[in-house]
Amino acid sequence: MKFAIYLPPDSEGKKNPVIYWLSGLTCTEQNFITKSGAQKYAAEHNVIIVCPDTSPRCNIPGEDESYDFGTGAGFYVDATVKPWNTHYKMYSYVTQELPEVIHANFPIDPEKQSIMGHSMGGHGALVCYLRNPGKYCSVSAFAPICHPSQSPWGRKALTGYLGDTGDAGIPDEWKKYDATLLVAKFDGQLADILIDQGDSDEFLKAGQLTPEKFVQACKEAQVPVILNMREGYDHSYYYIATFIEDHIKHHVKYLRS
Ligand SMILES: N[C@@H](CCC(=O)N[C@@H](CSC=O)C(=O)NCC(=O)O)C(=O)O
Repeated sequence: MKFAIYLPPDSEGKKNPVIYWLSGLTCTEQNFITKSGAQKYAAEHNVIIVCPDTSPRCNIPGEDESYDFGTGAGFYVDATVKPWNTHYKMYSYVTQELPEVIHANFPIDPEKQSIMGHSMGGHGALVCYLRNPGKYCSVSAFAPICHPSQSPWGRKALTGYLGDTGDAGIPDEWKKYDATLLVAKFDGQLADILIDQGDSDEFLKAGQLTPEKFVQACKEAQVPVILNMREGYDHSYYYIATFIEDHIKHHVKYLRS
């Protein structure tokens, strides 16, 4: 697995906080570092940024057949269905294996880590945060897939990696990876969850993202959430580049407190 890491200028002999960035469908570890412009702000605030790839790339037959399943589309779950369950363990990779590699090799303060992401990666960031109270100081997401068990992208991925729904409602295995369902059980620290969403996003209009359902679930669970609707913005990295400074500042507030 490849990952990208940005180290700020003052990393010599000093441990800094880290923010994990989870990218969306079709991405590699390169998209964020080439398109977001985040390095300027990470340098200003002395934070490290780590960007994993979005799936294993291991030549499973059928892995490259579609843009929203298999290669570039690991969906941050631990697959249980063959043949994906041998390698597609992106949830464990992001929450355990990769942080261990980072801590062993880079000047990280392991008590100071946060997580953010985009679209499929926004879903991943919310799930990692909500399932691991205390592990991350804060979370934020751009245009996340908030309720994957009810979204076409999500249903395809959860069916393929975790198995079919059958007739018995949402399977328990799916519920582990649905932020809108997880938030009801969240009993972690009460940092504001930051969500950004462009109102001209084609995938918002297609019902893939449903931030309103996540916000409603947060209200019911009394989990603080900020939803910034951005007039005229779409789903692209131009939009991410416009607002990434806000997200880094949001994380720094909690990482440095
Ligand atoms: N039409 C696109 C579909 C894929 C796409 O839009 N990918 C987004 C993430 S969508 C949700 O996870 C993305 O980040 N793309 C990479 C980029 O650099 O913009 C296609 O055909 O790729």
